[in-house]
Amino acid sequence: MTGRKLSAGTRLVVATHNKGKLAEFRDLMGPHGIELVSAGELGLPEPAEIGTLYAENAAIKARAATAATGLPAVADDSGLAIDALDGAPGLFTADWAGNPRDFAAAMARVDRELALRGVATAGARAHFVSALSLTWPDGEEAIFEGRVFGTLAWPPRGAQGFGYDPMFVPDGLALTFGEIGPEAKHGLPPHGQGLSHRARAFMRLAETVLPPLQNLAGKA
Ligand SMILES: O=P(O)(O)OP(=O)(O)OP(=O)(O)OC[C@H]1O[C@@H](n2cnc3c(O)ncnc32)[C@H](O)[C@@H]1O
Ligand SMILES: [Mg+2]
Repeated sequence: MTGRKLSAGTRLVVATHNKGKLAEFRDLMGPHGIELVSAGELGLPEPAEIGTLYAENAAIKARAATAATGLPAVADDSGLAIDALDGAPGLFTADWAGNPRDFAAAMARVDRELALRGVATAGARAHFVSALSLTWPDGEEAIFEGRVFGTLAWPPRGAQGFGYDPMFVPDGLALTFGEIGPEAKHGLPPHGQGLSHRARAFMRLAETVLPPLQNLAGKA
């Protein structure tokens, strides 16, 4: 890393078409004074996610947004890895929801695949991974990763969050990501603990490339 930072007031493209992720990015970035615009809002095409690592797919999405707009971009590539399924769905977590996306069906497939292996879904070990790629118009790039470990719940519980949130219980809690709400899922210190995979990756990104929060209050 070069120590380069995004400055307050910078326009940053969030290279996602996922509204749940976008809402989390707005919560996470908002306090830093970065102006966010999403790839979905700009009508940018979705690039093919052909990488073999989360970090590669995140970079593919961020690079495409920077190339199309001339602006710095951030993208998330994420997934749910289930130990008893040898890490599946992993990079294919979105694909398991089909097209158009149906996460009730995706979660039912997780339950079916575990049953085929004689494993109870409730209590099965799993973790979420998030890779965040940040790209600058001159080609500089940075990658940040975060993960959260936990167990699966069955049947799914809770209507908050998105994707597979209703079937994931982070270690240390008894509630699913669908039940705990945004502040508990990805709120940052001092109010939250940066629990989710995306919040953890974001904390690394913030330390490295965002301006310190106190500078925004006019104290610096
Ligand atoms: O590629 P973009 O446009 O960002 O949006 P996407 O939904 O296709 O996102 P991914 O390719 O990164 O696929 C990640 C999948 O993992 C799921 N996922 C990722 N983070 C999650 C979270 O915090 N809670 C629940 N599900 C999550 C999500 O719903 C997707 O199905
Ligand atoms: Mg995707």
